[in-house]
Amino acid sequence: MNYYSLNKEAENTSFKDAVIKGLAPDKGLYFPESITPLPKSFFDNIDNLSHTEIAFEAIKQFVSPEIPASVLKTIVEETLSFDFPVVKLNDNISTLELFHGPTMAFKDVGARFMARCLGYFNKDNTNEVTVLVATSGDTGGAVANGFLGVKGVNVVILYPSGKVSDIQEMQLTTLGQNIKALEVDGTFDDCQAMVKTAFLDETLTSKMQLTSANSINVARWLPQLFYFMFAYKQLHNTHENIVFSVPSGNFGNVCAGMMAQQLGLPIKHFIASNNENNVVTRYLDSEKYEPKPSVQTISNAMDVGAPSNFIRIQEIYKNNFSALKENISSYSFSDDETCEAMLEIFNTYNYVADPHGAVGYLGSKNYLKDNPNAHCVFLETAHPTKFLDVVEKVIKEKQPLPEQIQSVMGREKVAVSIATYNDLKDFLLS
Ligand SMILES: Cc1ncc(COP(=O)(O)O)c(C=O)c1O
Ligand SMILES: N[C@@H](CCOP(=O)(O)O)C(=O)O
Repeated sequence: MNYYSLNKEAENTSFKDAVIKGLAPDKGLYFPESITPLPKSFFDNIDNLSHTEIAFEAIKQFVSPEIPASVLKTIVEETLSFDFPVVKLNDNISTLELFHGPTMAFKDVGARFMARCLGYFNKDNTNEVTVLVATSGDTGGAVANGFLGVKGVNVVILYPSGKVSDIQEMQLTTLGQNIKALEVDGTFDDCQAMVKTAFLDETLTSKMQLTSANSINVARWLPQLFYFMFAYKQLHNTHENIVFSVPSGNFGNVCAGMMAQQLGLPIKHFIASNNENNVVTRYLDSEKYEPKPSVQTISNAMDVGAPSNFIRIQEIYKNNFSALKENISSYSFSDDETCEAMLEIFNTYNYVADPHGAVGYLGSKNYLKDNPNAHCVFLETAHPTKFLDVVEKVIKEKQPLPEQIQSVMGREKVAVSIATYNDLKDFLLS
């Protein structure tokens, strides 16, 4: 598959090149040249397919011919070595748990898939790559874990100081080896802007091959479309009108869901559920796209003021506002509402949701008011214990720590503090 830049000022390029570059030379995000829907028989037969088989069929057109089928099979098998259960809360609401991977965040799938693709492209160990990542909490840990020890790959993670949870910080600052953490005096948007600037800085790019492991990178972004298929497989025999409520920040996940829909997955509607960082909610209300500096919330991984992937969503809908509005609704919720939702989910369903999932639950409830025949699936994008302080304070109950979380507790944090783009540059050149 070839990819084009959404800024339309760079040459089209192969999957391999798009993965190695991350961002196109004109600073645009890459997008596949074509999307061929899967045959109806694929969806009719989905009950008989394993996760690996579903993922292989769904992703193969986007990565071939650079990744041969036999290699792709191994990559998806290794990537998806954990479960993706749907838990039903009531007749109209279920949750899709995306936190059973090594860092207990949905980012594990994309990070592991991309690490393996880069590992394959660098199998002869000829081209050292530096992976730059901006994180508002979860991407950093997932990338650190997914890329740990991958030969020829150095990872540099930028995170906003004081704006990620303690466990998230441990996950991204304690692994050592080829993983380095930079603690930025600023917001996630500052981190993301620094990373994008670095890609265009010839004084850096002439000396090192830089790429991104944010959802900017097609190998990080596209595998997220698997989740929607896994949920469909678990629900389609018992529920019609499946609607996904996606807690959204950088909008990679909901956009990946739209790619699954483009492949033919029968999804009725999407809900982009936001915290108070609500540029898309405001856009859908007003048709004016006005990014604002991000504000800090308890669903910190969604504290994004200028979502990278919104431009991909616009591309899917060919910039047609009415078509977009037909297919997606968006609502925004305060921290108080999020805490009330966490408590309601706990008291009513005896289920512990994390703050991001709780925002997704609220989105589902809002949508159901006008669409009582829908079945809403909100994505539980991270395990509640990653936000231990908030969760235990709200539900007033101690939570057992899963093994994945225990394994990083008490490790020594190693991070370099930076404040400006020049600090990042000096670090990369040192
Ligand atoms: C726990 C959690 N929920 C939701 C999101 C938002 O996802 P996206 O950036 O793909 O919109 C993120 C970060 O991306 C996250 O880490
Ligand atoms: N919420 C993310 C922000 C970056 O999103 P990405 O999907 O573009 O990597 C995080 O947790 O870091």
